Formats: sequence, C-alpha cells, structure tokens
Amino acid sequence: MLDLRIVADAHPVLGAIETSVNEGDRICLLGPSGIGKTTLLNLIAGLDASQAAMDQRILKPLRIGYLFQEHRLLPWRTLRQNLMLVGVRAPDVTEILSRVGLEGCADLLPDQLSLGMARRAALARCLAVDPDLLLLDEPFASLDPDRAEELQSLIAALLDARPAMAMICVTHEMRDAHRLANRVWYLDGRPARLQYDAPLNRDDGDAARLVAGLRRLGRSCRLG
Ligand SMILES: Nc1ncnc2c1ncn2[C@@H]1O[C@H](COP(=O)(O)OP(=O)(O)OP(=O)(O)O)[C@@H](O)[C@H]1O
Repeated sequence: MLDLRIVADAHPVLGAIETSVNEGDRICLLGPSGIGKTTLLNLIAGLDASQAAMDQRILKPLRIGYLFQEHRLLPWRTLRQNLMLVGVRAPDVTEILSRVGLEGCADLLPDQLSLGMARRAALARCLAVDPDLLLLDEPFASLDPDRAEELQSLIAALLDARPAMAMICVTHEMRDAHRLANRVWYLDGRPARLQYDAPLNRDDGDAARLVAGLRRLGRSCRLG
C-alpha cells in the first residue's frame, strides 16, 4: 500500500506543502508556468536536495517511474540496452516495448525515433520498474494533436491496467485532467503552495465546480 506524505517547507521555490498521495490516486498538477511544478515532482522523486521533508509511510520501498520532459535515454545505447540498464531481462524487452506500441524497435537508437516514439520508449522505461508511483512531466507537450491523443489513450489504458498505481501528471490542459485524473492539484503563489487539492469526479457538476474554483484561483491554465 502506498501512503506518501509530502511536507515541503523552507524550500527556495515551494512554500509549505502538506499533502499525501495514496494508492490509485491519479493527480493532475496544474499551475502557471515557472511556478514550481517540475520542482515539486523532483522533490517527490528524491531528486531535490533542498531542505524539505518526505515521509513515506509504506510497507515496501517506493518504486517511482519518472517521465521527464526530455526522454533522457542514453543516446549511444539502443532501446534494448536502455531498458536492460534499469534491470529489464533480455527476454522481456520485446514485451515491455510492445506495451507502448514499439514492438520491433528494440535495436534502434533514441535518435532514430520520432519525438512521440522516444517519449513512449521513456514511458516503457518507467513501466519497467513496475512503479508504485508514476510521475509524468508534461507528457503531451510538443506532440502534434494526433500523437498527443495517441499517447493519452495509451497512458489511460496503462492506468486502467494498474488500478493501484498512483500517478502525478503535470499539465497545462484541463482536458488532460478530465481524461486521466481523479484528483487535481493547483500550485500557485510565491512561494508556491497547493492552492487547490480536491477529487475530480467526472460528472458535470463536479467539473463545473472545479473549473469555477480554478478560474477564481488561476490565471494561466487553459480550462477548456
Ligand atoms: N532548489 C532551487 N533553488 C532555487 N531555484 C530553484 C530550485 N529548484 C527550482 N528552482 C527554480 O524554480 C523555478 C520553477 O521551475 P519549475 O520548472 O519547477 O516550474 P514549472 O511550474 O514546472 O514550469 P513550467 O510549467 O514552465 O514547466 C525555475 O526557475 C527553477 O530554476
């Protein structure tokens, strides 16, 4: 069971943030550009050495899959080798790549992939660790609408297949939240705090309340 409590304080960018992430949470993290969304993901992933506290009350070590804004695959290694570096066994490479629609690509180098394919390869690397928590930093940014839609469907299917896995996805698009999330975080202010942390049900009343709430708080999220 995942019960991750985040208490960030005395951080250069983030103000006091006290919240928890539970098994099955699908959180969309919204907020103005440059406010600290990636910084918060880095903190959760343990990549930010600033003074902040993370309390992980979990029964087993937390496995995190982090899809960065860039693919961060080793460019001189094939996809097979990149996956084997995170512990995938050679016979499992094809199956893991097929989960993200990249069957037949194991021997390609990252530079031989389109942006969308490279992002899916990086997603395969995240899934390879069988994560308790999946962190996605603007996964649909810079993709053309068809590729973005494709990746969104893929992520939705992967989440459906793993009900216990938690997800935090940074996005600027409210429609991503409607598609993927059951909870919304809205980060704003200097220093940045979670101004909004609420469940998102997909019925119209709830969505309307959420949009109204974010309109009161937010300035730069696209809410359509
Ligand atoms: N430990 C730190 N000390 C000082 N500054 C920091 C620290 N961590 C992050 N920052 C700065 O805080 C700012 C917030 O950046 P961040 O990338 O987290 O914002 P963001 O909300 O993800 O932006 P965007 O939506 O544009 O991707 C950046 O200018 C970053 O350099």
